[in-house]
Amino acid sequence: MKDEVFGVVTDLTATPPIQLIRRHRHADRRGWLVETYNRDDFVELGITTGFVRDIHSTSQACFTLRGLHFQASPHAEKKLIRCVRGRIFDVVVDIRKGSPTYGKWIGTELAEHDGHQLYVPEGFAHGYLSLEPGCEVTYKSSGDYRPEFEGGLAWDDPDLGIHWPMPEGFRPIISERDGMHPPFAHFESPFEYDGRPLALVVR
Ligand SMILES: Cc1cn([C@H]2C[C@H](O)[C@@H](COP(=O)(O)OP(=O)(O)O[C@H]3O[C@@H](C)C(=O)[C@@H](O)[C@H]3O)O2)c(=O)[nH]c1=O
Repeated sequence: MKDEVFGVVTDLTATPPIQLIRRHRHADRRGWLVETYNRDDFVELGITTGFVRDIHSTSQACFTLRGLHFQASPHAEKKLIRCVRGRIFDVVVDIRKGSPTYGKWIGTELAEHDGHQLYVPEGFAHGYLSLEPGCEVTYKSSGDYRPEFEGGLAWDDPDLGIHWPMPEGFRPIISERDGMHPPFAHFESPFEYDGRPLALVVR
């Protein structure tokens, strides 16, 4: 492994948990076709997840923010996220207790024009910000929707210090629930560190 504990790594000998997956688009004069998910290809990347749901959501206004969310065990979810219209800034926060990068975050843009997908396993809070009006996001989830197991963190917590790409002082559009999450200082995570570094592998 490389020395840095988080960032983008290209050494794939020890697969970090978070992966940016770029699938080949087969282009011809009609347009293009891509297999957004292929079980055998994903198993080769170490992703053996059996997904059970597909979710599709739209955010009307630019700078609409959803998050930061997770479901606790035994209903923790693995997610495979893709922006199918517009562009989003997608963020994961390490909430594995005992992790050397506990509370650190990784953010990456996902866009319609490139179709990149982000694989986010358990142990991370997740959120995203729309960067254009009318963004649409679709994601696969490995677990049932169990709102009673849902938890969240304040998207704007200074202890997390997430650099959301918005104009200075701009207040994003958020849900009522997302305005009520606890601050990081009062947060008791249900997840434990599994030894894998916080890093983004680009595939
Ligand atoms: C998340 C979710 C919501 N719902 C319903 C509940 C509610 O009436 C409506 C909107 O729910 P929410 O406000 O929780 O939706 P939203 O804020 O978009 O929640 C999502 O945020 C992103 C960042 C994630 O990571 C997702 O896992 C999920 O938590 O949709 C489902 O039926 N299934 C689901 O999986």
